[in-house]
Amino acid sequence: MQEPSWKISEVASTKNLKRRSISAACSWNPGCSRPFASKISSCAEGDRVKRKRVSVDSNIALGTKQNKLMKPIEVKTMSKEKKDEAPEPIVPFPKSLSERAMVRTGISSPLAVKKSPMKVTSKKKVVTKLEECTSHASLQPQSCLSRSRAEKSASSLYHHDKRPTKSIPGLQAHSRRLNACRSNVVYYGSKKNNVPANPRAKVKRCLHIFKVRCRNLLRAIESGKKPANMEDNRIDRKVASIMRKGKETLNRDKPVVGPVPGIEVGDKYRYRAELCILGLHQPLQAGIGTTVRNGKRIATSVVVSGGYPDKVVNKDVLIYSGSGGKPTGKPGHTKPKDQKLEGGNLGLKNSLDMKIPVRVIYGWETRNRGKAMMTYSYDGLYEVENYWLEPRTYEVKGKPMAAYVFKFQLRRMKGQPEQNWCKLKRIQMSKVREGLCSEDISLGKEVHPISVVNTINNEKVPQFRYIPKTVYPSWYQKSLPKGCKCKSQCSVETCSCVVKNKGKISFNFDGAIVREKPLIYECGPACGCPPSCYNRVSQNGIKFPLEVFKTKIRGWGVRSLLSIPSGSFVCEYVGIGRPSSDMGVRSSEGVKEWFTVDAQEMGNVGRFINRSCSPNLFAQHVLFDYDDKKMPHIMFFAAENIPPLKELTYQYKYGSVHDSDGKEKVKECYHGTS
Ligand SMILES: C[S@@+](CC[C@H](N)C(=O)[O-])C[C@H]1O[C@@H](n2cnc3c(N)ncnc32)[C@H](O)[C@@H]1O
Repeated sequence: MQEPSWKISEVASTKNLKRRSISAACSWNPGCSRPFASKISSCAEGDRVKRKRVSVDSNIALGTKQNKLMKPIEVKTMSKEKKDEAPEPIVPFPKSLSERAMVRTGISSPLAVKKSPMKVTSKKKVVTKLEECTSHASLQPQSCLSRSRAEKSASSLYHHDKRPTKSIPGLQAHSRRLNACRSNVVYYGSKKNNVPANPRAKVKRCLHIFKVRCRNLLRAIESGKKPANMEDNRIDRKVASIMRKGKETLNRDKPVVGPVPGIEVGDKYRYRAELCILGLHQPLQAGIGTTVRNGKRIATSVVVSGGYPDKVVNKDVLIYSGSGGKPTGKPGHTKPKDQKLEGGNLGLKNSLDMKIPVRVIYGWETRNRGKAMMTYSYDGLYEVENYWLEPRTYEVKGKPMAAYVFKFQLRRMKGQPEQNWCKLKRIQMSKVREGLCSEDISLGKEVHPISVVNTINNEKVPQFRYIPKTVYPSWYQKSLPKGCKCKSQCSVETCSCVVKNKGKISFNFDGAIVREKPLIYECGPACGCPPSCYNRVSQNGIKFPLEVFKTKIRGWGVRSLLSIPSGSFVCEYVGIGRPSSDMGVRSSEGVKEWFTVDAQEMGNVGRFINRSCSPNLFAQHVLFDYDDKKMPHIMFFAAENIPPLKELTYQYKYGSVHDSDGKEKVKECYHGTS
């Protein structure tokens, strides 16, 4: 296996490398699957140090206090837990935020679907008599259709399970510990006011605040404390307005023209309000975002979400309809009006004249168990190439009525990353998958095949034995947990597993984690509840079509061929469960023995997941089939909505390691580019 592309810049002296440094080594590289020998050779000093670094480096330590990311189950934590084990008052099982928000806020798709697609015949100004106009507008952008189709087909390609995996923004991120995990973004600049200097980290932080505030507001409303000044139940909009007032939004004062720092092509969002708080698209409702430059109104962004008959000609060309003129049905506005060259329309025209790029965001409707939900995806920068007037027919009280509308032709600018949906389409269309090394590295051991792809070089995936579950030494006696006696779905009122979880079920009805905890007890084989119980999630295995792929600079990595909604279970970190003493790691702080998961010789797809300072996964300890806090399962969950083909990463927590001069050591980490 190749040497790592980064190295520890200095090796601490034996004297200075105390317990902290062991954990730091561990946390830097918990899942490394490099052979021991290569690690030993990479260590410069002290045999003892080498052994420690090597052994811990190679594995995820389950019981080390220092390995904070893994939320170790150490003695202190355990004893605390025991004290806390007296059940808290049982609270009603909450639905997911999104679900409740959907019900309460009435967020439904603005996409009214009409099937006949509009034909754009001319790019020049069209001067057609109104009565000649017969074109019927399509309200569903074709791109949206092809996009969702591409994803669906990818899903069918990989026999994607139909189990719902709806995104749950706003819930799973909110426990204190998860906050800690997520806020582990690297502070490249000043840590003043806790504001990260890295633009990507700023974006993540802003979205995180949004989610936390949504949840808090929802709680307040549920307990009858709806803010007096809140007229409707649009929690997302209310939170966006609170954040604007509290100056917690990004790029609000000076709207950004061109790329928004920290936002990448393919980023996905659930709410328009999220686009607004990030400054990706400022208006909450209007399709065209504008600002003023040199005294002229220019367009900064457009949202294509079906409100107007826009048309996607191909992956680079979009015909965008101007705004206004629609009959609203309100007094004085019952008939369609000709659009005027003002507001957003004027902005787009001026952007053409001034050659100013416009951000394009696509929104499309997806359905989950019959419920409508929107997904927005940033598609990149476009240039306005042309505009013209065109008649459009509206149906008013059953009668066709026509008015002129503006059409703007936008072309995607060159030099931007290819959109993921296009890549997916290409993958799906091609008979032979480019760079395919293995169709299923799990050799049928996982429900969904795990392909291996290398389009970078000729390297093959390293030799290891694929195991879907962690194996433990033969002498190790697993103790079965006491199961609940529920006959149907577990409920907070009656289930003894819920009591173990301190009165709360950590998952929502869609199988997304809503509460990160030091340890989650799922119902297990000893429980009376059915396999469909909401408290059985990560034990059901991988649900997404994962793929191992060769990255440019981080060796092999893992990605999904489908979007992963925030909070979804992704995979377990599997390997050989070894007592830490076997690994040359001494117990500390009264811990007699704990287990580490060694994925070097045997493991699953989890062994290929790389680290990032801005991860999109987090690790959660889970117990269900045995009752030993020293060796919980390490389960990865999505910390955010993850677009297809985006590399999956988690944070190998880097504790503070100091050199002999007491200076904190810094290690290079490559992320951002695959
Ligand atoms: C758990 S393995 C991940 C799979 C690994 N990339 C491979 O090719 O097998 C951890 C190793 O990947 C590499 N790695 C992981 N994240 C990295 C990052 N952000 N930058 C550079 N190297 C990284 C390091 O060599 C590390 O020891």
